[in-house]
Amino acid sequence: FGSRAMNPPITVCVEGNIGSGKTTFLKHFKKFPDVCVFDEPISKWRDCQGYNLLDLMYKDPRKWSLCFQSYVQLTMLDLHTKPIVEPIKMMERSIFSAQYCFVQNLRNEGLIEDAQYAVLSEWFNFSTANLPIKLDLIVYLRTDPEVAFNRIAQRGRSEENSIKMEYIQSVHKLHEDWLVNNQKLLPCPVLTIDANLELADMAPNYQLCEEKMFQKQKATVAN
Ligand SMILES: Cc1cc2cn([C@H]3C[C@H](O)[C@@H](CO)O3)c(=O)nc2[nH]1
Repeated sequence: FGSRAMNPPITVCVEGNIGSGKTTFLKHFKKFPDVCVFDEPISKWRDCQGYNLLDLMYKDPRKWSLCFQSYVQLTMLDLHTKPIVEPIKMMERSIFSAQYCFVQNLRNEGLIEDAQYAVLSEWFNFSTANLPIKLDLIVYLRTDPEVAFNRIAQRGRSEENSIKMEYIQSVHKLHEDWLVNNQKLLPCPVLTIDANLELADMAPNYQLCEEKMFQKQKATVAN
């Protein structure tokens, strides 16, 4: 079995703004047999017992943000706690970016009430204190808001066609406050990658992440 199933996996979360290239970045790592990649469960957010919560949220954020973010929290906890046999778990985003970037932004914009923010925060505090959630590395795909915004337009996800540049700038700033300015708890080291680069120029960044990830994994096996 070697390193498989003998140690708890190391967990690597890929973080970044909407349109920063997370899904594309993660696709590169699906070829490694020792890596289990969990994309963002957006299909669940688009079909929760038949309801497209993502669309409802973008259409009427004041009414649907609490509902949407509490389901995001549940689906992220499911992935954080899901056992795997591979020694490395890679996730797209985390319960941390849910709380520190998206829920925080909704509160800042007055799209959720303080009491609703309090309830989401209580779930976050309980979950991070009582559930087996440990991150070993955050890979931050850092982009300029303009780059991210243009990619969202190119991708053309129907629910996202109402997104304004101001929203992308606010979410960017919250990622920077958390991952660069360390204004919120950092659960693990952060590897910041310049994700403004075009896909063709990303190879060295893939290399960097591979080295860091497999190095960390070897370190845990050695202990
Ligand atoms: C953890 C987390 C991911 C996430 C994504 N989203 C939105 C941003 C994108 O439009 C879409 C897919 O990431 O969902 C959100 O509003 N709140 C979130 N919280």
